[in-house]
Amino acid sequence: MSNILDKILAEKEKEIEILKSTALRPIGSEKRSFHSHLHNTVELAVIAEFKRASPSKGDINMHRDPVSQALSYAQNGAAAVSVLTDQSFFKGDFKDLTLVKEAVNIPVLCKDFMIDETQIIRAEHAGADIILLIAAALNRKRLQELHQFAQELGFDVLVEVHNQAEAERAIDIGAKLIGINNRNLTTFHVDIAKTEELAPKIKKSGAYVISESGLKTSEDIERVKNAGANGILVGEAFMTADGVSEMFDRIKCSGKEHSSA
Ligand SMILES: O=C(O)c1ccccc1NCC(=O)[C@H](O)[C@H](O)COP(=O)(O)O
Repeated sequence: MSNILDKILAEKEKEIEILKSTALRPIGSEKRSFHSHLHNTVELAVIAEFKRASPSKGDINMHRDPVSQALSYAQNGAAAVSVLTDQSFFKGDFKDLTLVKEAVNIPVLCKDFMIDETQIIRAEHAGADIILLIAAALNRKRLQELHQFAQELGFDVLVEVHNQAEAERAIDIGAKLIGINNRNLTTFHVDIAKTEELAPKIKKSGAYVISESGLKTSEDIERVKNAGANGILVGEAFMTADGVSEMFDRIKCSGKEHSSA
């Protein structure tokens, strides 16, 4: 039986067929740099996500407006906003990303499942500054090709990994921004120990580490900070909170300052 990632990727193949028929061309737009934010701070960088629904949780919050949510993220000190653009599994939309980009002045991450150059071009047209490449969805050659393609367009590229082999592949292709997903995409089990396991090797390579998924409490944040994370990616905890400031306070107050990459 195929896992959720296989199902999502099968859907993406269909989207790509349609996208290819539109023959979108790169526009070479100026991008906002998340990498330089990381370079210039010792604070834990927060990528705050707009996430209506997910395969693991079903509907998370169908009532939030993407622009108000993103403005609230930016006002509370987020370093970047992530917008889920996949419709079939996350109830996201590229229109959300464009609206968010126009509303805030921080970098915007297109959170999707990219396996083809056309998707990167579409993300550029929508206004994305950062794209995500999931190592589990790509062989080494395609990971390298898409990474290079996106970098040449001026994107920051967050390469997501979940095990040692994927982390080595990300390091090997020269990824400078590596996300450790604490969520197993097959079982949906979340374990923050993933960040503790993989961060030391990634840090040694000189890449910045972003801990992704399942982060809710001050203890969670303290653990990933202590593991060396330079940033965190948080969706559900922000989308289900009455207001986002409490979570930002938790992040600011947790533990000691992390070490830079
Ligand atoms: O969230 C899921 O259920 C999911 C399932 C399959 C593939 C990806 C999935 N999530 C994408 C993400 O990476 C998260 O949205 C992101 O890390 C934020 O996680 P959280 O703070 O736990 O909402």
